[in-house]
Amino acid sequence: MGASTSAENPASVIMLGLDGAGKTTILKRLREIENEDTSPTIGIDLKELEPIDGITFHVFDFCGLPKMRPVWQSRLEEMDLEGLIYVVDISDEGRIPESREELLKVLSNEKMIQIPLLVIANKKSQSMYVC
Ligand SMILES: Nc1nc2c(ncn2[C@@H]2O[C@H](COP(=O)(O)OP(=O)(O)OP(=O)(O)O)[C@@H](O)[C@H]2O)c(=O)[nH]1
Ligand SMILES: [Mg+2]
Repeated sequence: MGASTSAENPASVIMLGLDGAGKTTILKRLREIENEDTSPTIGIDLKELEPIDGITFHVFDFCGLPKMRPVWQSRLEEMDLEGLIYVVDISDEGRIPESREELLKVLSNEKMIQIPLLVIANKKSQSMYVC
């Protein structure tokens, strides 16, 4: 975390993943919003999280549709980022190669070398816990 981040000086985190992966739903849970329907994100949505250890987080929730993915790259270039959260819908096995490819494109950006990455395997079904 950058030394300059604080309640007044927020840390910016970007949330990426394919359309429908569950980015906005996770963000709602982090903001303790329950039982509210989620619509596909149009463009980019900025949400502020309650401070954690004195640090306020600004989370940029992107639309995951193919037509918006070039925008991920251009915005990455402009932003002063503290972290990347990448969400994968692991219930949709057919789209995992597409998701992997998009993540690799993001990580191939030189800027991302220094940026902490959290990958969330989302939509894990109940039955998958039984082994
Ligand atoms: N079963 C299940 N459904 C989920 C889960 N997380 C999200 N969903 C559903 O998946 C759908 C898409 O979720 P969103 O949070 O809108 O997905 P998104 O990644 O923000 O999608 P875009 O904004 O289009 O890029 C919604 O109908 C959610 O209710 C999960 O953990 N389990
Ligand atoms: Mg969304």
